[in-house]
Amino acid sequence: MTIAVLGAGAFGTALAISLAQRGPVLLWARDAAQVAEMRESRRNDRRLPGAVLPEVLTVTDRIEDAAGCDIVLLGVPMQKMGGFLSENAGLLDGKVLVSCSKGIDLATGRGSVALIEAACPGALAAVLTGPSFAADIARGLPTALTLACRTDAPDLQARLSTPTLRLYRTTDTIGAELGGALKNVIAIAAGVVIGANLGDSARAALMTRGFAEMNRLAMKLGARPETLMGLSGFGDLVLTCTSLQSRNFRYGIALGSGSAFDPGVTVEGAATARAVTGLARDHGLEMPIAAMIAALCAQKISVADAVTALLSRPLKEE
Ligand SMILES: NC(=O)C1=CN([C@@H]2O[C@H](COP(=O)(O)OP(=O)(O)OC[C@H]3O[C@@H](n4cnc5c(N)ncnc54)[C@H](O)[C@@H]3O)[C@@H](O)[C@H]2O)C=CC1
Ligand SMILES: O=C(CO)COP(=O)(O)O
Repeated sequence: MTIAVLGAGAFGTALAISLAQRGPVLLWARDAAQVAEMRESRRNDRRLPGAVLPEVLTVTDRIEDAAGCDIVLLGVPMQKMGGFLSENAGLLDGKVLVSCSKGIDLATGRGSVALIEAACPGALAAVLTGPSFAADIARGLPTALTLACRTDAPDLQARLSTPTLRLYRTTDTIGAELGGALKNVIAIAAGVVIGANLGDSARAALMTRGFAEMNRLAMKLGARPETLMGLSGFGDLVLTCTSLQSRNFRYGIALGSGSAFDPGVTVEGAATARAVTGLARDHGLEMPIAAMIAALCAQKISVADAVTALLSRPLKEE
């Protein structure tokens, strides 16, 4: 077994299913009861209903089993990543660690590559990100993603590509992870616009100004413009701001329409909006949309006040 996926959420499970087209894959979940269910049913009905686990996919609750794998994909939610890496550094250091999570760690303001490098200095850190819903990947629908690694990694690109999962590679880890993190914040904002019945024109304006914000922070932190224009930035922004499959977008709709939202659903953009406002402050940048989303998620402002505040900002050049 050479590839392990740690975290049997929707995305980890979908990637494991896709990678199993090429050979044996190990999928680890921390919850023994969930593992027993998945082994019995050959499904992951808790997180990815409907998808069938191929026979070459082994499900385990023994994280030590990943020790025999040289490539390890990390599919735990971003706000759990730092703790997860420190707890398991002894096992993970020295491996190729590919983060599949999108977000900025609230505790440190870091992305997943920096978290990996801090906890596992002997590992090779990479990021897999881009426009892709877990359900689409699991169904074998065509999907294209960005694989970012500071060291050019054509071998890793080849190992993680499947007939339906097409990977493009880059060495710009900062741009790739910021694109994936920030688009979730803008997707919540797009959902608010739709939920509050402000219209498709307003959503297009919001996405465009949101993309300007994404670029502003990413360039300040050393990203390359072409990365933000690619799959991990523009591509994922478009997908997430326009599809009801997106949890961030649906959460925004609930905020905008004043409806309830299941707190058990993973919505990475909420914590990332808070982390982004901290980074923007530290770097002297204006990120008004991210600031409004952080305030809305924290129930510090009403939707009506957020809209008024954004529309009454000083007129300026595009
Ligand atoms: N679902 C999707 O379509 C996509 C998700 N992603 C990203 O993948 C990451 C994971 O998201 P999903 O798989 O969708 O989430 P999910 O909500 O389906 O599952 C999260 C999983 O993480 C596990 N988990 C939570 N804390 C943990 C910990 N401390 N240690 C070990 N496992 C832990 C949970 O038990 C659960 O199985 C997120 O950063 C998300 O942005 C990226 C692209 C697509
Ligand atoms: O990142 C995703 C699609 O590329 C998944 O988006 P959500 O987390 O909003 O569902």
